[in-house]
Amino acid sequence: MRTLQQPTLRSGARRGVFTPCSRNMQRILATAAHADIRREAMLRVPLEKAHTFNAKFVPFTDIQTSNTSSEFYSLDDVVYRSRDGGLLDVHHDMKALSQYGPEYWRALFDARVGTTAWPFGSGVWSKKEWVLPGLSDDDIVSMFEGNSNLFWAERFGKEALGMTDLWVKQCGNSHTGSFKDLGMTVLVSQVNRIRKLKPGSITAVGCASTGDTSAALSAYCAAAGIPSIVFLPADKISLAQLVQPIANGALVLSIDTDFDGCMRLIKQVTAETPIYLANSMNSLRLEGQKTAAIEILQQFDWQVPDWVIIPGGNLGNIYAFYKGFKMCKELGLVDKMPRLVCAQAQNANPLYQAFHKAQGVSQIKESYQAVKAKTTFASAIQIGDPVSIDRAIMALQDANGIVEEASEEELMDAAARADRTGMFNCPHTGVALAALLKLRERQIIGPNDRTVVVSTAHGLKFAQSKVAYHSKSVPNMTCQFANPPVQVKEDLGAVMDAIKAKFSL
Ligand SMILES: Cc1ncc(COP(=O)(O)O)c(C=O)c1O
Ligand SMILES: N[C@@H](CCOP(=O)(O)O)C(=O)O
Repeated sequence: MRTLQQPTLRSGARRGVFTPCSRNMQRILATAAHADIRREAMLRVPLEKAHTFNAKFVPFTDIQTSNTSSEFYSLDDVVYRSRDGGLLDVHHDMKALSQYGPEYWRALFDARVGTTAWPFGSGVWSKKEWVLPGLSDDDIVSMFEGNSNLFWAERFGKEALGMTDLWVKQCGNSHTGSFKDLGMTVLVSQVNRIRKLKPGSITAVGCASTGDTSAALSAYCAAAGIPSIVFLPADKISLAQLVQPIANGALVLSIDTDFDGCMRLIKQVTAETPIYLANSMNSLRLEGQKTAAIEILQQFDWQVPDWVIIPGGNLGNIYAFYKGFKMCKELGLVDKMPRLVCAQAQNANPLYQAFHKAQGVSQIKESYQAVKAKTTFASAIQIGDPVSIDRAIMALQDANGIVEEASEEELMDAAARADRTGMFNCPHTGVALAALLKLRERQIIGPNDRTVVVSTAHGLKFAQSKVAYHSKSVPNMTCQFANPPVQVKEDLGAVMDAIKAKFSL
């Protein structure tokens, strides 16, 4: 049987220096890779059956009800809502994709891992046919995002949870330090295309943000030379997050409200101006984010984990993961879905409240109500009126899902405890880890269940809260895993005393 060939030529390698491939070389390699894919496809699919892959916006209600209404939009249209005001979804021609068979897709995706060929070295664009198949490679704005490591949490699993098969998907190990890069490469690439196709149609790209979306938006726009605008809730995001869009040259509006207030404003502004909406209400973002789920399957050699735990705020990501897993199942790459857990901070928990009230996911929609989110260390998920609530409900209902919550102390303790086993978690990952601790305690998750916790941001973005925890300066919190630095004079005796005290020498 023929195997897919991976291009091996890397520019600079022959000269003995390390340089990334030039754009030109990357294009040559990409063309070679494309040619391979086309040749392979021809071998496998009778010509008369061959389809062109394509994708379009359809009303999300069509996805929910498996109906096909006549309403659809080109991805080149500037549109965020369906005629009845509902959400949209990017719909792929699944029939065309299914012509190629699961082995073809598995081999193709696997062959692209680690390549420098433009744009397939990106974990997102390595799945281009499933993301934005109609986009020209020249329009792609990518930092070779994705392909994040899956950390085997061996010590934390064993010591804290009695688990053998616990993994943390490190989506925060990324260009701007969060999973948002996965979605933003797709959205900004599509904007890049639209601006070329229809000059003057998009002046700038804007978002409301709790810090990570704005960082990703401003970086990708800066790389493409596209102006960006970010609406931030004043004094509610970390310093590291605030400085990112400032450094990348975005127009930064620090607004005296919370995230939900910023979201209301950006919706109005993008409805009335040629400013394009970059929040996950825009379903283009979710096409990129869903590739993290496909990557998890790939990293397990296409074995499906039992559980995937995802921190939830605006609730786009839980649906994105669901969609990634679902596409793999529908196209036969795997034979089942993992169970999904959405983990919320107790101080911003509208979905958890509905789940608790409805005692499960089946009646969750009827019990749902937006809330006023309170301050939480998990500041990026301090959201009370999530835009993607309908998407999240569908994902949880179809994936036999669960919603769990974590108090401030629980999330900070869980993050700190896991840090002691080699991680460096953001508070949102702490929410997911705390949810796991509770689900293990109640024996809902078993000791040998293969479980993936999705780490959504890099801990370094949240150094301030870690410093507060480790210096035990958080009011009403014991900070049981704090490890404060020991102040010592420049004196050998004092240094020896500190070491002896620690190691009982
Ligand atoms: C670090 C981090 N974790 C989790 C989330 C939650 O993702 P979503 O809003 O898609 O639910 C966000 C953003 O909302 C985030 O920035
Ligand atoms: N945590 C997000 C909140 C906005 O979510 P989005 O996915 O809708 O952009 C952020 O970092 O801003």
